[in-house]
Amino acid sequence: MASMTRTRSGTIPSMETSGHQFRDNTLIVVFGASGDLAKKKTYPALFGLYRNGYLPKDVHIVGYARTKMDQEEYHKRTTSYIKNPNDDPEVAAQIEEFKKLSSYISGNYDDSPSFQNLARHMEAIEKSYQGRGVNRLFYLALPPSVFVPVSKYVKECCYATNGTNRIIVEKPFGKDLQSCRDLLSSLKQSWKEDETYRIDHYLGKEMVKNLLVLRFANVAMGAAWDKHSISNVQISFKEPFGTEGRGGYFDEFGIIRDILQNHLLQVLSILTMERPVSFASEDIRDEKQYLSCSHASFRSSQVKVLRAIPPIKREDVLLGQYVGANGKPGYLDDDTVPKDSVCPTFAATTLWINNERWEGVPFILKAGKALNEAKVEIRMQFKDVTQGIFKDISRNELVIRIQPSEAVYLKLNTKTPGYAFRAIPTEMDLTYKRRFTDTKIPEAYEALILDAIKGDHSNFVRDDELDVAWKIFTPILHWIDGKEGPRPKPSPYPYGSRGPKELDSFIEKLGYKRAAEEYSWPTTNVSNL
Ligand SMILES: NC(=O)C1=CN([C@@H]2O[C@H](COP(=O)(O)OP(=O)(O)OC[C@H]3O[C@@H](n4cnc5c(N)ncnc54)[C@H](OP(=O)(O)O)[C@@H]3O)[C@@H](O)[C@H]2O)C=CC1
Ligand SMILES: O=C1O[C@H](COP(=O)(O)O)[C@@H](O)[C@H](O)[C@H]1O
Repeated sequence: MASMTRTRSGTIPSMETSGHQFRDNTLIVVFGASGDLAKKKTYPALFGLYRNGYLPKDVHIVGYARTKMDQEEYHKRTTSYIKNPNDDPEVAAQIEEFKKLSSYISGNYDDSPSFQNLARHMEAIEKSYQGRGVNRLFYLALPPSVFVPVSKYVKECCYATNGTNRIIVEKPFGKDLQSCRDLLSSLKQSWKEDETYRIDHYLGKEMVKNLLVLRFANVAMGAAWDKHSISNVQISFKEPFGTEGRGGYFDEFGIIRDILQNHLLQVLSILTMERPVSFASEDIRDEKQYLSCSHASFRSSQVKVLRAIPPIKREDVLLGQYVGANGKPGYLDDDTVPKDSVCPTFAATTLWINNERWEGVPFILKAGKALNEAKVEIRMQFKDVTQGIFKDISRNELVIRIQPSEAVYLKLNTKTPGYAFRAIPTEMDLTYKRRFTDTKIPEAYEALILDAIKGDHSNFVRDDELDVAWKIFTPILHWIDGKEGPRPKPSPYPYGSRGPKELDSFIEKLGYKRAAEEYSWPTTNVSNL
C-alpha cells in the first residue's frame, strides 16, 4: 500500500514501494568503475547518499572493471568529481570515511573465473554481516555491448542465493528496435523483471518528477494542456562541452541514441500522458503508454500516448556536427573518432502525437553537444490571442527549466506600468533557489539509486515502453546509419554556437514565434520602450 507524506499544504501519496528496502547487509557492485559515468555520477551519488545517511547500515561498495589499478588510484578516480568547493573539513573527513567503505577488483567481462574471483571478494566482505540474508545491488555503468555477458556471469557466479539481488542497467538499451528486443530477452534469461532496474537518470531529476504535480495538482495548468491552447512545444538539451574522452562510445551511438530516444522522450511522455490513476509505479508507467478512458464514449480510443506517435519522418529531422572554433577542437579532431565520421552531435526532430488532445501540435526534441550553454528545458508556446483589441503581442510561454537552476516561469503580457495603455511581455517566475531557500535537491542519480535500494520501480523504464520508444526512432536511425542508402551529412556548427544555422528556420516553420523585441530579462526598463 502506498504510504502518505503529510505536508502543511496537502497530502501526497508517496510512490509505491514494491520491494523491500535494503537496510543492512548490503553490497553494491559498480561494474565499469574505471569509466566516465562511474566517476562523474555513480560515485558522487553514492557519496551523497552516504553523507545524508541514506545508504544501508554497514554498506560496502565494490568497484569492478578490466583496468588494473591499485586501491589508491581507484579511490582517487572515484572521488575526483565529489564536490567540496570550500574545502570544508567535515566533507573532506566524510570523503575519507567513504573511501573506507569501498574496494576495487579488476577482471574481465566475459569469463567465469573473473566473476568467481569477484564472488569470493564479496563473500569475504559479507562474513562480517549478521543474521538474515544478504542484499546485493549490481550497477552496470558499462557500454551496452557488455550488458549481456556481464548480467549472465553475475547471475551465474555472483547471485546471492540467501538474499535479494537487484541489477541496474544503463541506457541506451540497444541501438534500434531489434537490438533492444534481443538485449531485453537476453537479460530476461538471467534476471526477473522485479530484480531489474533500467535507469534513465532524467526520470530522477526534480523538475521531471515535478511535471506530475504541476500538471495534475493545478486546475489552471491542466485546463490549458492541449491543442486548443498550445501551439508548439520544444524540449531542449544543451551541453557546452563536446564528446572529449568519450568519442569511441559516442561515435557508435550518436546524439539521438544518447539523449533524444531516452531522456527527451521520457520527458515528452510525462508531459503529454493522461492523468494516472494513482502514483503507484505501474499506474504511472501504464499512463505513459495508455490514454485513460475518462468518458465512456471514448471507449474505442484507448490508445497509448507513445503509440500515438508515428515514426519520425526524414523531413522532420535536422542534424549537425560541431567543428573546431575559438581554440576548441571539432568532433573529428578527437583521435578516437574516424576522420570521415558523419555521426550527429546535434539533432532536432519533430514528433507528432496523433490523439485527441495533441493532434497538430509539433513537439520539437533537440539536443546538442558543444553548444553555447548548459541548459535543459521544456518550452510550451501558447497560441496567439484573438486579434482585435491586441495586435502583434507576444505569445504566452510556459518554461520548465530542468537544469541548471530549476525554475518554472510563465511569460505573459501585462499593461505597461504608468500612464500608457499597452501590453508588454513579462513573466511570473518561480525560480527554486529564490523560493525554496532551505531545500537540497538531490542529484538524479542519488534519487534513483535510493529508489533501487528501496525496491521502488516508479522511476525506472519498463520493457514494453522501450519497444514503443524504439519504433519511433528506428527508421531515422537506420537512415542515419546508412542502412537505407547514403548516410546524411550533418550540418557543421562551430563549437560554442547555438547549433546549425538552419535551426531557427526549422523551428519557425513549425509555428514558433519569438517574443516581441521589448521583452528583456530579468528586468524591464519601461522608459526605454
Ligand atoms: N558518462 C555519462 O555521463 C553517462 C553515461 N551513461 C551510460 O552509462 C554507460 C557507461 O558510460 P560511460 O561510463 O560514459 O562509458 P565508458 O566508455 O567510460 O565505459 C565505462 C567502462 O566500461 C569499460 N569499457 C569501455 N568500452 C568498453 C568496451 N568496448 N568493451 C568492454 N568494456 C568497455 C571501461 O572499463 P575497463 O576498460 O576498465 O573495463 C570503461 O571504463 C553507457 O551505457 C552510457 O550510455 C548514462 C548517463 C550519463
Ligand atoms: O546520458 C547522458 O547524459 C549526460 C548528461 O546528463 P546530465 O544529467 O548532466 O544532463 C550526457 O552528458 C551524456 O552524453 C549522456 O550519455
